[in-house]
Amino acid sequence: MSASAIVRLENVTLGYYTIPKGWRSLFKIKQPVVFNVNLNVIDGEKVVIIGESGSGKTTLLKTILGILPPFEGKVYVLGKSIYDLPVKERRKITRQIGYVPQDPYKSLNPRVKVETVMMEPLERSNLTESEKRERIVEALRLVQLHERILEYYPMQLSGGMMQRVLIARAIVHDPEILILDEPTSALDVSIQAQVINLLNHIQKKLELAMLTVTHDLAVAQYLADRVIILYRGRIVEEGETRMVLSQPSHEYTRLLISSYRASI
Ligand SMILES: Nc1ncnc2c1ncn2[C@@H]1O[C@H](COP(=O)(O)OP(=O)(O)OP(=O)(O)O)[C@@H](O)[C@H]1O
Repeated sequence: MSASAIVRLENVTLGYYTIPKGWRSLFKIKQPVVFNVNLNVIDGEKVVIIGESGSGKTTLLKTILGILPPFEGKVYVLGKSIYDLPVKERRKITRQIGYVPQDPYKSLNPRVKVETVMMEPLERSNLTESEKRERIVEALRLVQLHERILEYYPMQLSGGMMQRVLIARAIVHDPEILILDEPTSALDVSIQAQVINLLNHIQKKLELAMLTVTHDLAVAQYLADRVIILYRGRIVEEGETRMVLSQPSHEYTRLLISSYRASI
C-alpha cells in the first residue's frame, strides 16, 4: 500500500444481515449491497463517489467509519486494516476521521448546545480546557461562524449554519481525512454553493484528504479531483473529474450527465 493512502478498500463486499419472512431471528442471511469495491484516497486528494439513492453510498461510508464490517475484503484507514484490530484500537484509528453526516436537521440533538456538540471530538484528547476552547473557536472561524453561537441550541440556527457547525465539529480534532455524506442535499439551493466553496477552502487550508458521497453531479463537478461512479453497489467508472464528465465511458454515467444537463 502506498505510504500516503489515507483510506483504502480492497475487494470489499458488504451489506446487511436480514431475516427471511416467516423465520425466527436466529436465521439470518447476508444481503450484500456493495460488491467487490476497490478504492484508494490519498493524502490531500478530493474524491467524490456519485450514485443514485440506494446505490450503497452510505453503506460504503459506514465500513470506512469502522461501524460495518465487510463480508469480504480489507478496509485500511491510515495504513491499518481496521477490522483486523480489536474494537478499541479500531476506534482509535477511526476517531482520526472527520465525519459530516447526511442531514444536519436530524444529526443535531435539539436539546444539546452547540458548545457540547463541538466539545465531543475533543473529549479524549490531552488538551487543557483553554486549548480545547481555542481549537473550537478556530474551527468555527474556519467555517465563518462567531463563537457566540456556542451558547445556541440547534433550533436557533438556520440549516446552513447547522451544516457549518457539523463541518466545524468534523475538523476540530485535526483529522487526516474529512468524509461527507450528501453535504448539500438538505440545504436550500442558494446555500449549497456557499457550502461547496467553504469545503474547498477548508480542504486547501488544512491540506486534508476529502471523500464525499452524493447523488448530485454538480457537487462532484465542484468538489472533486477524481470521481467514482457507483451503480447498484458496483463501481462502473472512475477517473479525473473533467475527463469522466466530458468523456464518460459507461452508459450509466452518460445517463447521469444527460439528466443533469436537462435539469439546469
Ligand atoms: N440497516 C440496513 N439494513 C438492511 N438494509 C439496509 C440498511 N441500510 C441500508 N440498507 C439497504 O442498502 C441499500 C443501500 O443503501 P444506502 O443507504 O447505502 O444507499 P445510498 O446510496 O446511501 O442511498 P441514499 O442516498 O438514499 O441514502 C439499500 O437497498 C438500502 O435499502
